This record gives sequence, structure tokens and C-alpha cells, in this order.
Amino acid sequence: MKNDIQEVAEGVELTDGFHLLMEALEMNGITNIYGLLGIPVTEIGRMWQARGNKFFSFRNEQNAGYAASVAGYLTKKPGVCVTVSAPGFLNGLTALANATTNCFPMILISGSSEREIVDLQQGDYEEMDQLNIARPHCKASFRINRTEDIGVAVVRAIRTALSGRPGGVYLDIPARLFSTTMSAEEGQKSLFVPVDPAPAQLPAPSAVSRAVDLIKGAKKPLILLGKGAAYAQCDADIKALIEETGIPFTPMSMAKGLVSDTHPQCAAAARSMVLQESDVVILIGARLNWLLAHGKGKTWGGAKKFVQIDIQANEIDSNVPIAAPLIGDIESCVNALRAGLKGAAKPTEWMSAIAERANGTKAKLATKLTTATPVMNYFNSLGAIRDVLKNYPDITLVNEGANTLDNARMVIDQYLPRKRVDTGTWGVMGIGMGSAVAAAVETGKPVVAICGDSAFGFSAMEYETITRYNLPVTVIIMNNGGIYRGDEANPEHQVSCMIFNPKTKYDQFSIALGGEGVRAETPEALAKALEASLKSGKPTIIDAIIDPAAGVESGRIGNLNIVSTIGKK
Ligand SMILES: Cc1ncc(Cn2c(C)c(CCOP(=O)(O)OP(=O)(O)O)sc2=O)c(N)n1
Ligand SMILES: [Mg+2]
Repeated sequence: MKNDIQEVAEGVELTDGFHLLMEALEMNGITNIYGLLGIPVTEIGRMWQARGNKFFSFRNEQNAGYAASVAGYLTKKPGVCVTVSAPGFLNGLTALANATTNCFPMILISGSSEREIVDLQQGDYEEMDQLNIARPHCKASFRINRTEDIGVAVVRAIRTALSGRPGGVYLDIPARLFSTTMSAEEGQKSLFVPVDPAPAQLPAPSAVSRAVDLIKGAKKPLILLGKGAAYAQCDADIKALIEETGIPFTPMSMAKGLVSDTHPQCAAAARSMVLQESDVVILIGARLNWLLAHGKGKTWGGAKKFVQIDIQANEIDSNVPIAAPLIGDIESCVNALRAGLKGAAKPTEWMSAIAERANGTKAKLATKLTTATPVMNYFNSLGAIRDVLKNYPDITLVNEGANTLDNARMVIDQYLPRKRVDTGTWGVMGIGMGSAVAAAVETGKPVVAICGDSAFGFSAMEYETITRYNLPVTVIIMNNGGIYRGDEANPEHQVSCMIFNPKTKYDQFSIALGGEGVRAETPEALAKALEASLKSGKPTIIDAIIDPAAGVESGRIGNLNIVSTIGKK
């Protein structure tokens, strides 16, 4: 390797891999790193902090990775996660794969063993072929072998994470590179900032007129907003498209608040009606995957024509034929549609039929939200939370669980864009605390995490990370004593595989980890504790006691469960 390390004459100022990596990140506007330190990356944490940047140190790399990915989603700059090699890398890889599935820009940087040892499988400390293991789970996997390549590698990682469909990138750095030196002057010259890393991509005029004609001919058009539309940060353009055309819209969970849930054209409360009865559906940053029943079947009722805006051409026709593909970035496509639809007739009859159905649904729900029960259920507990949160529109709501997720998504309104972070496309549990850290750090505003007790358990120890940085995070644990429910009977001489220890006290857990803890057994107590926590700005866990029989298996996706047709033997 000698010939790869420049011989530097005496007296020339030197730099090294550590410094070049940090300068390259800083030059590209990255000041926060989420990670977990150890060999060979420990010094990065200390030096990064010494330079006045922030290193948020986690208890498990998976949660640091979730934090980095959510930072990327909220800021449109890649979130950066740093881990040690092998097991640390693998823990971070789950979050990198989830970021890629969600289309969140994120860079995972892991220290690694030297190539010559990995390739001969000579059994190094935490040896693993990380570069190749990462490749199938992210947009790109790069390894840096020379100090002079650090600048271009960071830029490639940033451009890949941000351009086209955003996603995860893996940067593999062999341990020795960090301390390899080179001339500081040469090193400085090797660093640069990419020009326009996420370029606009305009749709073809022929595609725009095809889509405009289809929408103009629709009797019952519908706009369906996905988290891609929220990520695009062209909020005013999307609101203008909706209001100028008078077309009803319904948001996917993380697109809630892109246009307020209380907007008169919001059809969320009549979702099944609009999915079934619409004749032309305009998908904006939403993929026709499992979350939308793959665009077919009883969810969608009769024949449907789809207009699909997506930056990735091969997403089109992934499940059903798309009548009018619009390939480009969301802002360019939305504004092209606005121009073409100027003066088009508004579907006022369709909109008023929807409003009537929505109002009926809301009235029924309102009764459930205020009906007292001996032990709280999901509705009267979430009703109390909703009444508090409507006075705090700019908090970020983090949400995970099954019944906890499905019911909170339906009950808790969102008023502003990018204020709801949840389990995303995969429906992954454990995103809670990492997402809460990132939201608190990147927005500087309070966070409320509503987690099922099982979901909370996946990242519970990160609550210490939250108290350590004294972040304004309130965690409401919907404690129904189990996965989906807490009343499953125990099989012979065993504890049920679906329930938790009924003696668990999450309020005491919070106090033990340096936070505030409150046990809430009524909606009034829950509302009071939430209000107090938001006012105090202190890390708080509210242990919301929910009826163990209140949930249903797998929440709203029980249909995906597989059960034996021959029963238990
Ligand atoms: C990483 C991971 N593991 C397991 C699951 C399976 N799973 C699990 C384990 C859930 C937890 C449901 O229990 P909860 O206590 O969080 O919520 P409710 O009791 O309110 O339904 S929801 C769900 O899909 C998952 N989605 N992700
Ligand atoms: Mg539960």
C-alpha cells in the first residue's frame, strides 16, 4: 500500500482521513451526526464535537440510523449515521434499508477491516465484507481506499442519496484510512460541493397534456398525497393545485398535514368512499404498494384511471396500468398540471357528496372519542390527546404500534406539513425514539410520541438518550399489556407469547432514566399529564393504561396474517 500513501516532504503541513471526512461533511452543510462510537470510529465523535458540531450518541445503532433517516426526511439534506464495523454496521443497515424503502436520504458511514484481510477472510476484529452486504439494501455502496478520494466519495454519497428517488447510501471506510496522512494543501483541493445535487426533472409536455385531458374529463377525480409529496417541500404549490381545481384530496399517513386535515376538501374521513367511487386518481408521491392494496380489488371498487407523478419511471405500471404517467420531480409536475388545468370546471357535486359522508363519519367518531369506559380504550384516550394537541399544531407527532398506529392516524389531526413521522412503507416497529430524537433536534420544537407498548420496547433504552440531551419529548405509551392486546390466555404452564408483564410501570422506567413519569388511568388524567409535559418541555413518559381487550390482532392489517387451515396439533 506504500505507493498509495504520498511521501510527504518534511515540514509540509499534513491532514488525514479523519479531518478530510469531517471537512467534507461540514463543507456540505452537515453538522449533526447520529451514531454509536467504538473501534475504529471513536475519535470521530470527539473531534466532531471539538469542532463545534453535534454528535448524538445512541444506545443501539439501529435507532441512530432511524434518527439519521428522519433527519434526512425533515431537512432534505442526507442524515448521517456513524457506526463501528460488522455488528454495528449490521444494526445500522436495517435503518439504511428502511430509509431506502421510505425514500429518505441517509448516509451510513461505518469503519471496516482492511480489504486485504477481508478478501482473504483472515479473521480480523469485527471482520465483514460490509461493502457487498450493504449493496442490495441501499441506493449505492461505496468504499474509500485513498485519502485523496474522501472528498469525491462524500459528494457521490450526497448526490446519490438526494437525486432522483432519495434513499440510503453506504460509505465504507477501512480503519487505516482514518489516520493516513497527506499534504493539507492537496487534501483541501480534493474537497468540493456538488452543484445542484437534486436537480429538477421536468415532465414531457405530451405527458402533461395527456394527464390534463384525463383529469378534465373526470367526473369524480381524487388527489392522493403520499410522503413523497410531503418530502418535496413544495407545500404551497400542492395546496394551490387542490384549491384551484376544487379536487378532493386524501393523504397517506405521513402526508397528513401537507394540507390541513381540517381543510374543506380533505376527504380522509370518507376514504373508502372516495377510493371506490373516484374515476380518475392523481397519485402525488404515493406508490400503489400494499398500503394502497396494490391499486386493485374491493378497496378500489370499479374501473379506475390513474395519473401517477413519480421521479422514477420504472415505478409506473408496478401493479396496475397507469393511464397518464408524469415522470419528474413533484414540484415541476404539480405546477405543469396547474398550468394545464387553469379554468377547468370544479367537481362541486362530487365534493359535496364527499363532505356529507365525511361529516357523518366524523360525528360517529366524535361520540366514540367522548364515551367513558371503565378502563380507557383507544378512542377516549386518543380523543383526550387530540383535544390537547389541536392547540399545539407545530409539535411533531411520532407514531408506532398496531392499534395504536391505526387509531392515532385516524383520530389525531395534522395541521402542518411534515409533522407526522411513523412506521412508513415497511410498517416497521422501533422507529419511535430515534425519530423523536431527530425531530426534536432538527425542528427545535417539542415532540409527542404515541407508541404501542410493544413498539416502544424496540427502542426503549433510547429514552435515556432523550433525557441525556434533555429533549422536549413526551412519550405516551398506550399500555394495553401486549402485542395487539394484553388479554391472551396463557397456554399450559407458559406465559403467552403475545403479552407483557402486567406489573410493568413505564412511568417509573422514565424516572429511573432521568425523566418525568406519570401514570394515567383516565382521559382527563392523560390530557392533564400531556398538557403539563408540553408546558414543562421536559422528557416525560405518560403510561396510558389501556383496556387489554381493546385491541384487534394486527390492527387494520389482520387480513395479512397467515393462519393454519389445519389448526393447532
Ligand atoms: C421490527 C418489527 N418487528 C415486528 C413487527 C410486527 N408488529 C408488531 C410486533 C407490532 C406491535 C403491536 O403492539 P403494540 O403494543 O406496539 O401496539 P398495540 O398493542 O396498540 O396494537 S405491530 C407489527 O406489525 C414489525 N412490524 N416490525
Ligand atoms: Mg400493545
